[in-house]
Amino acid sequence: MSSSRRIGVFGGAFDPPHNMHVALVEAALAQLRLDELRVFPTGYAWHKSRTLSPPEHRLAMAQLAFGSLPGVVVDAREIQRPGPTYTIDTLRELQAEQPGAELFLVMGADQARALPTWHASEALLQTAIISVAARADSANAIGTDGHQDDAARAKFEFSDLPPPWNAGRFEILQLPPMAVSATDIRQRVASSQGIAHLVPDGVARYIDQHHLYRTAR
Ligand SMILES: Nc1ncnc2c1ncn2[C@@H]1O[C@H](COP(=O)(O)OP(=O)(O)OP(=O)(O)O)[C@@H](O)[C@H]1O
Ligand SMILES: O=C(O)c1ccc[n+]([C@@H]2O[C@H](COP(=O)([O-])O)[C@@H](O)[C@H]2O)c1
Repeated sequence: MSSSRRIGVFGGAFDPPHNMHVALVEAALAQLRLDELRVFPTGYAWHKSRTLSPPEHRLAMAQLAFGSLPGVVVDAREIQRPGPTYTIDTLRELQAEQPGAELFLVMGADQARALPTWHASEALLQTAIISVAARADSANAIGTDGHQDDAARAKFEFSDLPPPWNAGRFEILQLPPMAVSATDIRQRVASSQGIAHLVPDGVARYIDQHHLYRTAR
């Protein structure tokens, strides 16, 4: 008997990608027993107030961060699609391309809490299993490696979401929370602080070579 293919979907601005993004991808591949995980750098992030760095830089950094992980494909379609980036469009395209596949939408707890605000969010619940990692609060960070103790973990309960979202299909990803954000990394670069412990080596080199984030945004 053949079982359906299990495909992970992980989208983000990746401005820049950081170590927690990589840890999330690795945890999702293993814990959700994925056949493949696709990483989608966002095109136009309608839900963010800041303008993102040019897509070619974010795509290149995503390739450096994730491209060599077995089972991972960096997919440029959200960058190529005109108009606002809606995750439902990507999920529907994948469904059409791989009929019968089981889709797992991977995200941090901040995005899971915001799910009701997403475009066609009720349809999202029908289309994918929402797979969530706790997000640590960077204001409570301890240690230079960005790790926190359990007490500082961001709490996320699916039952906190209003109906009908609390009835969606959810999975929790188990991994140590890390108080790292792309915002912190951009600010650190702008103030000449090191980021080597927060991003993959190739990403740190790319940021340096392309003079990214030298002014705070
Ligand atoms: N430290 C973290 N812990 C858990 N999930 C995270 C963490 N950082 C990012 N994510 C998740 O990764 C996905 C992509 O995030 P994104 O590229 O916006 O990074 P970010 O660090 O949140 O960026 P920014 O600070 O610019 O908003 C989202 O689902 C987000 O919830
Ligand atoms: O589809 C939507 O309406 C929607 C609303 C908010 C966020 N998303 C997606 O969620 C992913 C993570 O968002 P962010 O802001 O943490 O980079 C990214 O792929 C976004 O395109 C999608």
